[in-house]
This record gives sequence, structure tokens and C-alpha cells, in this order.
Amino acid sequence: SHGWGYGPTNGPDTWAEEFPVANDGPRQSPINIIPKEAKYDSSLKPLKLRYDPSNAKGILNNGHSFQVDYVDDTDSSTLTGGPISGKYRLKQFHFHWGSSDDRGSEHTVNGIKYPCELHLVHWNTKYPSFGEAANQPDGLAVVGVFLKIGAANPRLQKVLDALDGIKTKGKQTTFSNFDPKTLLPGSLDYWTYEGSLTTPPLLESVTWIVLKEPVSVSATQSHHHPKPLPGWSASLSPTILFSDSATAIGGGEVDDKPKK
Ligand SMILES: COc1ccc(CNS(=O)(=O)c2ccc(S(N)(=O)=O)s2)cc1
Ligand SMILES: [Zn+2]
Repeated sequence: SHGWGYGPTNGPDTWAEEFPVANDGPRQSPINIIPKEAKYDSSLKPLKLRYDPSNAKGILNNGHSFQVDYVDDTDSSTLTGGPISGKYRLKQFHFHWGSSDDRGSEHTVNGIKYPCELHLVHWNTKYPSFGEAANQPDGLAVVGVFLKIGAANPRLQKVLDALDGIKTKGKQTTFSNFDPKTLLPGSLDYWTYEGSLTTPPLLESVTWIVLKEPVSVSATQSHHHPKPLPGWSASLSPTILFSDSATAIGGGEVDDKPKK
């Protein structure tokens, strides 16, 4: 079958044919984040990410992205704190990018697309498996990190260098000893909202945790891999909360800090 993708005949505006939740789901992702409309929530905690680099298993070209898979049969690589309760295990991380530097991210900020977006996918250990968790409203937590074009980012290089070995759909190679925490920006301040997977099956099981601070990738680094067609998507506007671990202001609406 001609599976879903980002082309003219199988792109996001066709996904509802096979995944009707795309049309009428109340919590479909991605969304446009308008920082001024985000509500400060003093009950939110700082994010706590503890990853064991030796859990890295392999890197796979799945046909619409590449993902680095992690061993998730113990609690050695977990996400806790932030907006979530309990413990979520890292399953994989992957990227979304476009065919040019003016687009590629799935979430937007004030309508602006970044050239790339990193997703770290975690599942709630209160459920027996990832597949089970993916079908629960509190089953998944995905940390999103925007990438902007700027200085070269040496911490990305190991991932980019592995891409030459997985040039075609379904190809995978071993990828070991990598701590995804090294891909994160200096600040872990975030926006959070209840949403969905951004690709089929579009399951409404994701607590989104989108970091405010982007990390950089250089233009040369970004030429490192075949570029799929750009993705795009419509979106609803759920309540977006944010927590600045630095500033503990009282509840209620506060302006966001100006972007750096
Ligand atoms: C139950 O059957 C299932 C359950 C879950 C999946 C997809 N799961 S996944 O982790 O590959 C992701 C897809 C999209 C992700 S995004 N861009 O929102 O972070 S994460 C497939 C079949
Ligand atoms: Zn993603």
C-alpha cells in the first residue's frame, strides 16, 4: 500500500482518510505556540532527564525520518518531573526537517517554523509496554527541541555521521553509547500541552514538552542527509502552560520572557 508520507498524494492533508482522528480529534498536534498566550503554572516542576548512554541500540531510516532507538526494558533512561507524574522511559529520538532552512519544524512559535525539530519519545511506565502506553491519554511524553541554523553543533555530529549508513528506508545500523541529554539546550524551560503524535497513527496520547531555547546546527551539518518533502499541519489551540524554572512568579497570566 502507498503508506502515509509527505508527498502530494500521501501528505498530511490526506492522513484523515485512514486516520479520521486527524479531522475531529480534540488534541491534535502539532500546534502554533504563542508565548504571550501561554499561562504560567507554578505547580509545574523542572524537567528531570536521566539517560544511560549505553541504552542506545541502533539508528533506523523509517522512511519518513530517522530514529535512534533505546533499550527500554528497565528504568535506566527516564524522564520525570515537568508536567508529568510518574516515570516515563526513553524509547527513541528522531528529527523532522524540511527541504530548505525556512521550514521543517512541526511546532511553530508565533507562526515561525524552525528548520528542524528533535523529538525525544518517552512512555509511561504505569503501562506494560510502549504500544499499550501509546493508546492512553497519559501514555507518552515527547520532549521537543527546536534547531536553528547557526554555529556548528559538535554534539550532533555522531548522529549525522551515522546517516550515511542508513540512506534507504528500512536500513538500520548499530548506534551505541550516546547520551541524548547532550543534544539539549542550556535552559530546560518549556511550554507544555496535551496533544498527539504528529504523524500517523496520530494517537492522542502525548504530553508535549517543547523547550523554549533552540539548539544550533550549521548549514554544512544540515546538508548531511537526504531531504524529504516538507511536512505541514493544521492545529487546534489547547491551553499551553509554561514554567520558567528560573523565575518563580505567582500564578495567573504573566508575559513570557522576550526570546533571546
Ligand atoms: C500502537 O501502535 C503504534 C503506536 C505508536 C506508533 C508511533 N510511535 S512513534 O514513537 O514511532 C512516533 C510517531 C510520531 C511521533 S512524534 N513526531 O509525535 O514524536 S513518535 C506507531 C504504532
Ligand atoms: Zn516527531
